[in-house]
Amino acid sequence: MTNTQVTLVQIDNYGPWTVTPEPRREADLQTMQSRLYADISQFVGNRGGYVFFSRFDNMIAVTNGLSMADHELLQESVNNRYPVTLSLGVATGTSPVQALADATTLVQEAGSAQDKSRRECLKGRAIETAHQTADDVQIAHFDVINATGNYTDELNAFDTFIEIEQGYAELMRHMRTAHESLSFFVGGDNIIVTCPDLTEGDYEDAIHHVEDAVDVELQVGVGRGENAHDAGFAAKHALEICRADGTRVEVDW
Ligand SMILES: Nc1nc2c(ncn2[C@@H]2O[C@H](COP(=O)(O)OP(=O)(O)OP(=O)(O)O)[C@@H](O)[C@H]2O)c(=O)[nH]1
Repeated sequence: MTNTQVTLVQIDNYGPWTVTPEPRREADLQTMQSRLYADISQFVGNRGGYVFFSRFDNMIAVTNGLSMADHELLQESVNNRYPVTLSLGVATGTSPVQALADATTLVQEAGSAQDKSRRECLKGRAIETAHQTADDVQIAHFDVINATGNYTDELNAFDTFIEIEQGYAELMRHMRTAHESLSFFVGGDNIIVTCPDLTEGDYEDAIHHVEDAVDVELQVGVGRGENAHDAGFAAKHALEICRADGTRVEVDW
């Protein structure tokens, strides 16, 4: 059974900072946000986790394998190198949506995202090493079938972007409401989803739902593992089987 550890990463008091003492240059904010994301991705990724940029001021991570001490080190390291600090909430559950909801509540209870006195709060609990199992994390890696031939090489770049985003929006809503799963656009035509224990049929339904709603054709590889990297890597290999064999859903178990 899955036991997903989710971390909410929230930049402290970021809104006011972006306009103090006057609005900061947008390109500088974009540069800082993307460097911060890159650094967090490297830190979390080196320990087997995944982090998704989501809104940049709020990032969502699958952190199975990271201890609370690891989280504390991330906060310290960011504080030493960036003009902003991070608050972190950590929670675990069979449902990724519920785990994220719990992690969010922990941060919200510590204070508002725009509270000057809430800095570097670290709340919650990590899974103890002894309790980790090989099916704690289930990751689905979706991609648009032949995005290059159907969109990238055919439409202008913005119309391609609209098509891909439509597919993403429909999938993320369906996976959130029907399957307690969190979906994230990761670039190109790829969407990575952290899921509870779903069946092959659930993934088939999701693909058909998106196709019926917005006419975007998806394929998906699914993997399990002790952490996000292991599950996600198995999912990528499963997706390669879809690409080679023309199947729509491949699960790695
Ligand atoms: N983040 C991420 N992006 C990927 C990955 N694989 C492909 N992409 C992105 O997706 C884009 C399209 O590549 P593909 O998905 O291989 O191409 P396609 O035309 O859809 O072909 P098929 O997937 O074989 O149907 C690439 O330009 C990348 O931006 C991946 O594993 N992770």
